[in-house]
Amino acid sequence: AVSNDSKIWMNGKLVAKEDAKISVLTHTLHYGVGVFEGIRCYKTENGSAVFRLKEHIQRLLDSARIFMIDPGYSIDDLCKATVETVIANNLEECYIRPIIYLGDGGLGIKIDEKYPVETAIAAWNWGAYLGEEGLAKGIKVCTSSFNRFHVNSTATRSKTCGNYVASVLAKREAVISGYDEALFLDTEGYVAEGSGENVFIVKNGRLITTPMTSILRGITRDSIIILARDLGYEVIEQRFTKDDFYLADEAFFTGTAAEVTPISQLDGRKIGTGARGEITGKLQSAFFDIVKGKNKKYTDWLYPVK
Ligand SMILES: Cc1[nH+]cc(COP(=O)(O)O)c(CN[C@@H](CCC(=O)O)C(=O)O)c1O
Repeated sequence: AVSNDSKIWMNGKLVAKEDAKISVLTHTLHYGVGVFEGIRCYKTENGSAVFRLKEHIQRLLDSARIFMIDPGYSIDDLCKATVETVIANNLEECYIRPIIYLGDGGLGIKIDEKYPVETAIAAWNWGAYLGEEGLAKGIKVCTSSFNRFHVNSTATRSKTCGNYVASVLAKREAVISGYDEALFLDTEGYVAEGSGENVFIVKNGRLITTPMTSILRGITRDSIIILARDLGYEVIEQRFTKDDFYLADEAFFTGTAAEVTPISQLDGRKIGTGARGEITGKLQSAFFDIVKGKNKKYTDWLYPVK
């Protein structure tokens, strides 16, 4: 959680956490029209670096643009603000949460151009999202009774606050039933993604992942596709079903928070041997080498904190 002595960047100023308060009349609190990012900063041999910061800030601004919200900051402004926030909190490694939201300027479903657009950035230590054991041994997943949205049900390419109501419902349903994570199918029944992650399966040495249908265009998903192909694996973006998943040799989630988390079971079926798969293990350690600056080939993915 965010420590009490944390500094939060708000509209250009770093404020103490106890002063980072908003009105109960904040439009986004009522209607969920706000956009956010999840970004990670890692310790490397040459100091701390934020993983694919520009791509994340670009997606944040794209998410805002979909809702015709302009925060009035450029990519560079927000990259600098992110670095400032990490430094102000003396965090060598951390999870970073920028959010752009509509403030207290009026309520109602019709968004008025006059509504104040606010931007805030928080940073805190967030370890293994699905647990260290999950990273090592894999997690148990269930197919959710909720669908990932149809592309016309909401803005599926935007990381929109309100979209996460469905993720919270799915995750709660999974955890109450004794699972670690939920898997969304899309409205046609094909595998979409996790409540907060993209998903890959491995079959006969080949990686398969959901194409850009109704899922979030994950930056970790993109990184793993590039990395896997660089390592000589075939990666195809092709829709697949939950019983394809049951028959997979391996499976894993990707996400900024989840990193590369193996999936050991889906709906009670062991995936492969029920342990972290061999290719999953290779990709996971290659990913961690990259974010920690040990693989010079991917240096341009690391945005230095200085
Ligand atoms: C629905 C969804 N799909 C895919 C991803 C992976 O995207 P990327 O991080 O760019 O590889 C995330 C990130 N989920 C964020 C929020 C997690 C949370 O609990 O909050 C995250 O991983 O930071 C999603 O929320």
